[in-house]
Amino acid sequence: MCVCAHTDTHVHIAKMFPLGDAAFNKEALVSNHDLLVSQMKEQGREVWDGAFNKQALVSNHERLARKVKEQGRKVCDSENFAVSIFSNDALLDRQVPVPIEDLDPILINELQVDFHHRGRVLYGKLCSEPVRMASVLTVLEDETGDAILLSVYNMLSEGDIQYVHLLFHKGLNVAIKEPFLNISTFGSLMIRVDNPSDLVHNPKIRNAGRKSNCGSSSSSSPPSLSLLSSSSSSLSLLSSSSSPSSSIYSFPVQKDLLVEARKFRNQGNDEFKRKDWKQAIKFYTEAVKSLLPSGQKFSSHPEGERELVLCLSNRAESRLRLKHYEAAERDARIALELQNDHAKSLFRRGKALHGLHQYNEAALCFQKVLNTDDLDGLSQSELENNLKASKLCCKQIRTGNYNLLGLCKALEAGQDLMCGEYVGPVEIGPSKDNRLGCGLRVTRAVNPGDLLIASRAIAHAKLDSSMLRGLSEEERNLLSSGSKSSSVFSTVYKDIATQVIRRAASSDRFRERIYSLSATSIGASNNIPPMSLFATTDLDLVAPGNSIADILYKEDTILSADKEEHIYTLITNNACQVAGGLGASLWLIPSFINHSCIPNACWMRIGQEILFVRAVRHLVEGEEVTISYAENGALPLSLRTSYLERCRGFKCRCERCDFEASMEPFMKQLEVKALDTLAQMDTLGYVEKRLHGTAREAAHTVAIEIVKSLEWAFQNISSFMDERKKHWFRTSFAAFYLRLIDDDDILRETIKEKQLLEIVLRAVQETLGASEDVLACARERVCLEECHPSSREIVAAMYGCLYGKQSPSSLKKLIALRHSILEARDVGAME
Ligand SMILES: C[S@@+](CC[C@H](N)C(=O)[O-])C[C@H]1O[C@@H](n2cnc3c(N)ncnc32)[C@H](O)[C@@H]1O
Repeated sequence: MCVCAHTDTHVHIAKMFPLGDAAFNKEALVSNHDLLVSQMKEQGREVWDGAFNKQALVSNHERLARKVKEQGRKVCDSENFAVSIFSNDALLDRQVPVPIEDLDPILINELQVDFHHRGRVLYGKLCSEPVRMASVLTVLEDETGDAILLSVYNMLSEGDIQYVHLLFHKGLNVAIKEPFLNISTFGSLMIRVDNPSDLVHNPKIRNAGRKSNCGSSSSSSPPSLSLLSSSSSSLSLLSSSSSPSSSIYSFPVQKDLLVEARKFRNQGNDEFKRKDWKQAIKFYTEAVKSLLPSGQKFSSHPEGERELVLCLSNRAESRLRLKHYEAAERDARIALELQNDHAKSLFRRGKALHGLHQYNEAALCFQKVLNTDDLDGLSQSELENNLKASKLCCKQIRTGNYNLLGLCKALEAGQDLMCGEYVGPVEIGPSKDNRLGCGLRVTRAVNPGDLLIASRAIAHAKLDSSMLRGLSEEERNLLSSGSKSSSVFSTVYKDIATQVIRRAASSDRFRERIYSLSATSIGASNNIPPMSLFATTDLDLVAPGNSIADILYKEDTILSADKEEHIYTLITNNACQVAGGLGASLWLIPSFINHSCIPNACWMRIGQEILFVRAVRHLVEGEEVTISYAENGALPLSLRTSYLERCRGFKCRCERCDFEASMEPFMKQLEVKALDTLAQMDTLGYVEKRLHGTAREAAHTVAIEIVKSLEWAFQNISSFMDERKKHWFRTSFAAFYLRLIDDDDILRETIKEKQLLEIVLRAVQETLGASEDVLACARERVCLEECHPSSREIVAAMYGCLYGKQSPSSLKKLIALRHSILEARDVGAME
């Protein structure tokens, strides 16, 4: 039966349940219902259409909640609650053993009255606070924005009753297995759940992982994460109108258990002081467990709640130290549900939210602590700094404007880098090269220099310099070549894997995100993770199972050896080598960008954590974003190939590589010649710039020789190439040119005559868009007066792509600072 044709059902049901025959609070229920009816009439709509009107349902539901509260009545005590008069034993016994993944999604407006929708599942979000009556009553919204009353019966466990507000908090994502649509006693449509285990909290978003079949956005897909966002719940926690929680959350605890809990908490505190955060978490978890042993009843103890707040709050701090932001936020959030003005929990929740890129909510937390009289020992200036940082990040992600010079200076000074996570007009989709699996594409047209992403690494590691001592010659060579197979370097990946595995164990949400990365050496998977999987508003929800105990002493998931191995593989596939090849960092969304030797975007890294991706060309809507993984893309095929194979484990198949491969062995000869020349010049001491007299002249002769050879080659073979290919060809030797022309008067003359610098720079611009490394080499030359103005224009355009819009004075300072940072990186790599 379709909802639009409910008039008959209405009459039928009205006979069964005369309007106003409300079981618990006739007055409140009737007046709510009357209001709904009059609202619908005012809107000139059929009453039954209005049954799905979210606004009307929520406001009615809230009125009901207020009325119940005003009357000051305890809605139901645990006995009545457990033995609901509506309980339907036959339904209660009915289990839905089918895993949720095997059920077909259904929407509210597809439900039929008095019908069990076997094989179906309804995904949605709770959009009102629950009211405890004979059942738990709340309002559910589906992905289309339709809403409906939801009534959950038979919440049998003591803990569940006490924590109804946690289990059914506004914003919670739920799925209802095999939903049953019913008419309530006051005549409204409602979904009736008799077996609480049919209501799945925080369901896994289908199609999110790489292993599932995903990519479809058909109406049968579950709701997007934006719909399921729990930001409203986070705000409700902070609103000053939230009622003192003790009446709802006071829970029973025995005195001796309280003593035991304190003992565990103190042990946790000792481990915390020793900076063993992992061990501290274990003790705090033990403390929580002793306060809430499952399945037993205890007499009430007022200090129990306070103790639980401290344990959870301390556990949140330990998790913050490990950067397990999801789990830290979850702990602090539950602590705040218990005591909404607990300063340390607010502070910790703020820090966790900041780590989860929810800067606005983080700022609200810090502000709320600052507004209180008692800071509970927290430092005012630390709070103010945190507030400032969150506000700054809010501004950055709203405007896309970042003070790059300030960030680079902070890096130099070893300070924290205040940089908000920005996701611009991009989404994950299938790569245009179907061999590569996923790629990132733009959702609208963009211009050169437009910011696409500003991202913080989720994990990074670097080789300890002590490890470099005593290495064999062979290992040193492997390491300096950035090889993935270097056993020393593999410690960097292992370090990253340890960080990622621990965080993945502590959070279901983070685990899903990590598993969405590709672990295959060539992206064979066609599964495309939705961008909503990375929505920052989506918090780890507090109800992974059906029992409140699960929520409160949820222990980290133990990942199997296979899963750990899988994570290690995907790290080696996605982490970028940084810090002069001695370290690596893993970013999330940027991991979906494929490599190209003719990229249309570039990245600029600040330290090991911050990454900016900007367009280097005009991109049309839907165009795939590519970058050059190679630090220096201005090298010939064989050097690029060996870098990508060694450091990233794949062979590039872009057009430029194919073209150069077709030019073998000619290209190879030139390359060998160029490399030999550089080696000769190195022997002569040319590169160190310490040549004088005849030695200097000899070096010049060699340098001029190779420049001449290259030029001869271009003239003789480029006639059959189109313009693009000519640029690619010259770019492959640009690094040689730039080294040769650096600081050499005679070469300068040769080059000036031919305006070779401009030609080389133009080729690089056409091929790579922009390259910081190439610009660093050309910088000195370009600054010289005699440099052709068009060379300077090319350089300025490239800097515009790399750094976005900058004022002339900050650009000048930024270039100088970046140059010294890059030099230090190279020196660091050589040491
Ligand atoms: C960071 S991921 C890029 C996203 C990946 N395609 C996916 O499906 O998630 C890097 C992996 O993509 C593949 N890849 C990226 N660019 C490539 C290219 N130009 N040629 C061949 N493989 C490439 C390689 O397997 C590489 O290890």
